[in-house]
Amino acid sequence: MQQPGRAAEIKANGIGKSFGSFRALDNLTLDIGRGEFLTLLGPSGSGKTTFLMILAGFVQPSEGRLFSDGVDITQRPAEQRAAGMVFQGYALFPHMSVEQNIAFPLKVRKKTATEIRQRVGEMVERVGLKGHEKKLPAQLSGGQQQRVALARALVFEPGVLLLDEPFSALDKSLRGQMQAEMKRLHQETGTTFVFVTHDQSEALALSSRVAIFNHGKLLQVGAPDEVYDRPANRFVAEFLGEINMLPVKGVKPADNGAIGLCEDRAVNMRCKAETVKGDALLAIRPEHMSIAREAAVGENGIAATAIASTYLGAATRLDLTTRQGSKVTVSVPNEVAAAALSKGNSVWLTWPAEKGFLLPDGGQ
Ligand SMILES: Nc1ncnc2c1ncn2[C@@H]1O[C@H](COP(=O)(O)OP(=O)(O)OP(=O)(O)O)[C@@H](O)[C@H]1O
Repeated sequence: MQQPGRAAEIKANGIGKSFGSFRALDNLTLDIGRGEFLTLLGPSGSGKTTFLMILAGFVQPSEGRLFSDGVDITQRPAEQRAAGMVFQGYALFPHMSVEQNIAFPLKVRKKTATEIRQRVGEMVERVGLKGHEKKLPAQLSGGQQQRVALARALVFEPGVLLLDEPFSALDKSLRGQMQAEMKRLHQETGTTFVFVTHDQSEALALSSRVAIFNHGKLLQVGAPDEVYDRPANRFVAEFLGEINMLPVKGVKPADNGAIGLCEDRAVNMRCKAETVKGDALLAIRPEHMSIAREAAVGENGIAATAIASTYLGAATRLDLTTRQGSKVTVSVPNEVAAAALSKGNSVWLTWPAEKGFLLPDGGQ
């Protein structure tokens, strides 16, 4: 997106995209920091690829402006943006060897033969393909082909690398390996990475920040622990992993958050100031709740009945129902689950105040 070797800083300002009467992206404003690893996360059809295509210059936005290092590039054609790209189905050249594929972007840029040889050699080593230089793509495994695609996208030192579900066709263990590889390449090159996925664990594991999309809208952007522990709304909370939702009444601001009544007991919770009012939902992840004999005065806790357990190996998933009929799931040590089910099934559920987060009731 700018001169080689320097990570780009991108600003999207009020970007919208309509296909006929269909709104694929709506009023998207997002800053992507220099050298950051930003993941665009959302369900199928939420607008992630459309935004990536707008960043690449393959799709023109219907509204809004796009800036790279402060320069308006909204109208700039794709070939002048020079973003590195690893897309689904953005295939290698089948008739070219590994080294010819990697050399291609440098040839297009009319680099000297000496420079090309040196840069291709470095890239081949960096992505672990030494010894495979003369092979054609058809002679490589799926993981090796993706390594060539990464090398080809990074060899000309683009300011930004755009990746659209590059590992979705790989099996689980190879996918894990490629994710680790991509993280290392990001650290080594210092380039800005914009990565699209609909896999929340992949997004949380890889990114410096995650941007969550639904129905063409950007719902929240933040560090992985921020979006996971303090989701802006119900959609984000549920999309990022299993979460318990309990109704709370009479919510009022309190020190460090809010206080309200959950199952007729006072509970403390974290919240955004604007969500403090009346009735709402308290969200708590299963791994943050514990089983106790009773809840101490001033401690967050509600009574519940254990109904069923599922052995997961390292832990047990316990399903419970509260007195007022909410369903709750917790992840607890195996022996705790067995004890909860054997003791007439009546237990207390407790959790630290900072792990309970208030959501506006209903969510999006
Ligand atoms: N060229 C087009 N013409 C019409 N509609 C389109 C076009 N491109 C995308 N869309 C629509 O825009 C919406 C967003 O698509 P997009 O590919 O950005 O979603 P996505 O979040 O990347 O989904 P996926 O994870 O399935 O790739 C979809 O409903 C899609 O059908």
